[in-house]
Amino acid sequence: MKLELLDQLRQTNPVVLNISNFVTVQDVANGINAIGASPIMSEEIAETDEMVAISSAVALNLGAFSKPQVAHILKMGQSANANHKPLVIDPVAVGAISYRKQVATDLMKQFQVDVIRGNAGEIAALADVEWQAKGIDAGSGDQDLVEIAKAAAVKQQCVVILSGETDVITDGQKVARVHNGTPLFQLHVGSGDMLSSIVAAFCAVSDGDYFEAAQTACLVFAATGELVANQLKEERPGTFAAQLMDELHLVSVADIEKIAQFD
Ligand SMILES: Nc1ncnc2c1ncn2[C@@H]1O[C@H](COP(=O)(O)OP(=O)(O)OP(=O)(O)O)[C@@H](O)[C@H]1O
Ligand SMILES: Cc1ncsc1CCO
Ligand SMILES: [Mg+2]
Repeated sequence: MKLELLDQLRQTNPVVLNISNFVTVQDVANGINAIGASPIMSEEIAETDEMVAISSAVALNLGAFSKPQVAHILKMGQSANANHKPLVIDPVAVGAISYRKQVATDLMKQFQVDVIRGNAGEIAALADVEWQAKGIDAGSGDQDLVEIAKAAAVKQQCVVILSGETDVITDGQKVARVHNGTPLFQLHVGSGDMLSSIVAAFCAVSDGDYFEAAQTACLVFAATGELVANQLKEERPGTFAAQLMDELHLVSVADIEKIAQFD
């Protein structure tokens, strides 16, 4: 865990390039901005190389793509590799829709991702583990989450984040777990998308240690949500979302250290 990365991120203000989904794009842009990085979104394949060149990390969200967008995602992943920019992918709903799993796995044969961030249903699908995913949600299953995450990391040769009540972060060998968080995240669609792009922002200042960047991003995001939840008397998804944005901007390393729970 390297919480100093949060201060480095704010000092550097790295540009994070995203292909987002149309559902959560605004949250993702503001989440990146609030924590101290600089978001830019793209929908035009012709600008890909120039976009990647000015960026310090790339996040590809597979939340709602059309065929032309798959070509764009492919080009951006390949350009990120060619330009040595860290590459994060969020394989939304690959556990529920077989077409999506096919597209995601085909894409990952054609570029090398550095970090995959998904919930249990998504990571289990990529690991070919039996699981009942439910739409964009994690769903249910009884296999061990650490083993699922490790299997996906070995398969794709990258760092995997399996997020949920406990976030599991692994490179296939080393494993870290973040126990912070709040169930309120599940009441705000796009919490996961925000996390994936914030992971990219931490990768941008990580000097190539994406396992450490992924752990730190998970701790910062989950602990920030927990700090907000601690201030709310009842479940208020709208208030939570607004205050999460505030707290991503205000939270300090010291605030996080006070409540951090990881191993
Ligand atoms: N039950 C829970 N308790 C605590 N924290 C949680 C819980 N569920 C999710 N989180 C936290 O919510 C954040 C988003 O992760 P989640 O696994 O919900 O993503 P997701 O399913 O892809 O979400 P989305 O559908 O919004 O994209 C992470 O920081 C995770 O730690
Ligand atoms: C609800 C939804 N549908 C496709 S993407 C998305 C947002 C969560 O990623
Ligand atoms: Mg998601």
